Amino acid sequence: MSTAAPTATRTGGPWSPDEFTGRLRAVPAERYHDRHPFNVRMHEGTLEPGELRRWIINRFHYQRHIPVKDALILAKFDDSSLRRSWLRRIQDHDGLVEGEGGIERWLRLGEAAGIDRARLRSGTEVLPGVRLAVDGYVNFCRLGSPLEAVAASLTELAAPGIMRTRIEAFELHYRWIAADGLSYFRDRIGQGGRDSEEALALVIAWATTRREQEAAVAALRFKCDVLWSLLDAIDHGPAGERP
Ligand SMILES: O=C(O)c1cc(C(=O)O)c2c(n1)C(=O)C(=O)c1cc(C(=O)O)[nH]c1-2
Repeated sequence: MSTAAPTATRTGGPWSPDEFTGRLRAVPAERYHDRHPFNVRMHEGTLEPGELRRWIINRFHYQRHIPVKDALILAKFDDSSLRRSWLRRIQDHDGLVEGEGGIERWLRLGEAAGIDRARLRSGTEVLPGVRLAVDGYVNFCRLGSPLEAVAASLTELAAPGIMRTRIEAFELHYRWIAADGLSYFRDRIGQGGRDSEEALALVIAWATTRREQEAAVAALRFKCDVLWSLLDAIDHGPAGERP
């Protein structure tokens, strides 16, 4: 983040807001985890029930760490209105009261798929590669600049689209999962769209030099790698078991 006037760097002057926006949007367009072979199989409807349960269990590890990384980002902001708007993300996941919020809805997704909440909460089946990918994302936001941490969340520019496809795929191919288990995905369409547009506006306002713009693009590429590694680990499965 810089309040200084744009300065030419070794790599050139800053991109225009339109060009910068285009470069940011191009990252998930090219590297988002919707292209990962495991996600492709999920949406084609060819995952075995055990594979889908493995995904739900391991993605829960990601879900429960999202409000933790958002709290780390929140702590970097020195502005009340910014903190207030970012706080909403934590509330979306944790709810305002017990029994609400995205984490609760993910627990219900687990139950709809035959995984009881104690099993999901225990975390005992979380794969090592998933732990590393999630740690990588949380630590990136802990240690990075506010600009990098907010830019990393911009994978969500692509999230509403993947949620819509996923709902259709689950309704068509995985009817053994009760329909009300899909409420997490339904709620995320609006939340992800709103969050990503808000984050995009912040990143465009804060990154005023080419160096900062490139750091934002790099943060977004890193986040795509996090999501990709997570699916690599899930696809590979537990030691000794190949899907
Ligand atoms: O299922 C998905 O494909 C998907 C992707 C992403 C994403 O792009 O990071 C998020 C989510 N879901 C999600 O549910 C969520 O709450 C979320 C928060 C964030 C973030 O980086 O702050 N990404 C995502």
